[in-house]
Amino acid sequence: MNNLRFDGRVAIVTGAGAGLGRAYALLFAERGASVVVNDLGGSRSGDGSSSKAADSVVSEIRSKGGKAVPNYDSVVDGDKLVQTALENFGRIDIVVNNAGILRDKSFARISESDWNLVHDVHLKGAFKVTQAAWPHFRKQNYGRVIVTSSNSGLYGNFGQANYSAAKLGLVGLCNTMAIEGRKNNINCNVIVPTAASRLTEDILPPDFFAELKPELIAPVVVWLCHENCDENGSIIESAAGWATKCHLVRGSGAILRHKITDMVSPENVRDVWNQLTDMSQATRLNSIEEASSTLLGVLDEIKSGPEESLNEASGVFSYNYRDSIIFAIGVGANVKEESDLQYLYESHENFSTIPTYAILPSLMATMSSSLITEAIPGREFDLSQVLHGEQYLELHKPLPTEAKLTTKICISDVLDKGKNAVIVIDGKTYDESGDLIATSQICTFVLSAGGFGGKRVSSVMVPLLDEPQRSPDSTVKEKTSVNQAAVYRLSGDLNPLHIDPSFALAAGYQQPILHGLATLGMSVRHVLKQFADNDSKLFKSLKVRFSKPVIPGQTLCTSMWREGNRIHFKTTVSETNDIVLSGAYMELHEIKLPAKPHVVLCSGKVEELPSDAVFHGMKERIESNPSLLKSINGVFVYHITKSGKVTSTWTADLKTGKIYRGEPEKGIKADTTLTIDDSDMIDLALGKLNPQMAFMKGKLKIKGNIMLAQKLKALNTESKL
Ligand SMILES: CCCCCCC[C@@H](O)CC(=O)SCCNC(=O)CCNC(=O)[C@H](O)C(C)(C)COP(=O)(O)OP(=O)(O)OC[C@H]1O[C@@H](n2cnc3c(N)ncnc32)[C@H](O)[C@@H]1OP(=O)(O)O
Repeated sequence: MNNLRFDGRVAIVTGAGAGLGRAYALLFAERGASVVVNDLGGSRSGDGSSSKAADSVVSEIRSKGGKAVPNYDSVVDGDKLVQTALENFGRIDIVVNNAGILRDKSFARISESDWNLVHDVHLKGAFKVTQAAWPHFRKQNYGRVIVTSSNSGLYGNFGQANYSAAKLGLVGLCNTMAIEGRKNNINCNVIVPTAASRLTEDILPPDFFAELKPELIAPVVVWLCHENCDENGSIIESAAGWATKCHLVRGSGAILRHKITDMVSPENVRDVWNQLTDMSQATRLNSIEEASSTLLGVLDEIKSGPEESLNEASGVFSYNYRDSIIFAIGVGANVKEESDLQYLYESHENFSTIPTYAILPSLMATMSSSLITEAIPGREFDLSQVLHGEQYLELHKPLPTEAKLTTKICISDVLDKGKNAVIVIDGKTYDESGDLIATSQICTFVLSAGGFGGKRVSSVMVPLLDEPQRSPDSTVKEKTSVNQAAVYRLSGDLNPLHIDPSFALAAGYQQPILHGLATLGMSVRHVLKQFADNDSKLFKSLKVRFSKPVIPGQTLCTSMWREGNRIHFKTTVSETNDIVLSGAYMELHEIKLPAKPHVVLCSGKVEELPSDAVFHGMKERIESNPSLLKSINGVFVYHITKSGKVTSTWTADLKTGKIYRGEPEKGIKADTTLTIDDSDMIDLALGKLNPQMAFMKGKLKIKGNIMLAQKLKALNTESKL
């Protein structure tokens, strides 16, 4: 490994008599540089002066065979430092602005002289020394500059207003020096050290202090000053044998006016404050040009935006793969379900977003606008009165796994339901190429906002539909987690109703309730799983009413009925039997049934499967002709995986009421016998009862082996799904 050398280079290190500066000077000298060891030799508050500090470091360097000279000038006389370098070594290549003092006082007590002195040493000193070296850097087309900032400057620190201001001032100084120096190969960077030094010895706890050796930071500064390092204009933080880059970021912001002819009012700002201060999509801008050009983009957006009337608003909704995954977790997707992995793993071949995520852009635009609160003249209400009442969603294109979407929303109806009110918001969501991605309709139910003399029924609301009057074709139960709302809210809907017990109480609930969209997301997963083989691309549209609240931790039971490509569904809470989603239905582009247990009925002896065994599809046959059951002696249940492998086989004898568990790979052993009653046996035949459940219900007995492997194989190839 080539050692990084500085032979022939000359470095000035200010404040090099102790601490960090000393460590920098020693390391530069060790790597071959000639060093000007500057130190005024004053106290840490900048009083007094002495040549001792600089002299002792110079002798340390010389005793190790290095080249160094002392300099005792104040950094505000920067030209004298540079002069020392030129006189002794004939050139200057590197300036490390490290000198600093403290005059800590609470802001109210900072005197003008404390302020000036701190600024003189840190900010003006860096300016003066670097400016004196600058013409030489330009002439030789080479220079490296370090300025020293501090976390006090980046984040503030009690009692250090003067120091913080100077330290952040150095970042600004470096930003521009980096731009101006670039064409002459002059790189300028900021170091943000946390080191044990006389500036920090009584500020930091002793144990921590002991690990903050300046020698652990010096290599970072030395590398930044090497000719092979092309870092420029960066802020590098380092401490305790660790380093990183820091930068400022900017959120995606919010537009404060609808039309170019509008002015901006304080209320406009208040109404979008959440969106304006949201940093979840923050990005780094690389230059002032980039900052200005995004502003031009904003102006274009305002100019080209449609003339929005008072009941219209819009919002931008950006998300990435992580947001998509967080939403999936919020609606219960879990890695134990193999097919859910496509919602949870960004490298999955079918990585996709759960379709109801497409409601969020409209919902967030609604929540961050004042549309709802201003919808009913003369009625004032707040978020604690607003419930998600109904929802419609239609996807026009599959939802991407990351996108920047623009949504336009408008109030399309306001209904007076007596005591309460319903506000209908229509939304259209577009992608960056302007294609319509989703149409949504949110109906918000506003408690105690009715009685204003408005109409009761809407002609624009997408209708709910009653479920068919028969037992459901499929039912899925899933317990929500007590943290369901706590996780779901991370997708953007931060309504305190779902997390804050006192807010929930004020809204009339004993405890926080689950987001309507979290309940919906779970039921949508159930429908997709049962009727679309969990393929989100098959989702077309849905409509639902949130008819009762769900408490996180309760169990949801989704009942589903298939009518062509439409799946009606209804969700109840198992613990209370409350219907929480009603009138609901989902339209699919096509039905795709997942691989599931095949029910084979046979009329011969169970142990010797007859050639006239009736295959899958028997459920429908039995339903249309119940007398068929009478002529059936046995039920044979097995499961074929997608790859065609036969697993978990079960044989049941309807006459004796016994069910045998078998292992087809080895032949059915029927080593386990289970007694079940007639009604369970029929449910099993109808596919209503899972064999596993049947097994759990009965008594276990041992029975002899039955070898049916060959017959099973034949069955497998004959069976038509
Ligand atoms: C700016 C912000 C945007 C906000 C977006 C949402 C942000 C989210 O964070 C908020 C949420 O997720 S809240 C959680 C999900 N929602 C719920 O839990 C609500 C559950 N529903 C209920 O409690 C009752 O239906 C209830 C209380 C809503 C109504 O029950 P009742 O008062 O008993 O109603 P009822 O007497 O049966 O009917 C009165 C009339 O209202 C209609 N109606 C009933 N439920 C409705 C509902 N959910 N949505 C729309 N309309 C509804 C009835 O049809 C009836 O009308 P009419 O007399 O004309 O037939």
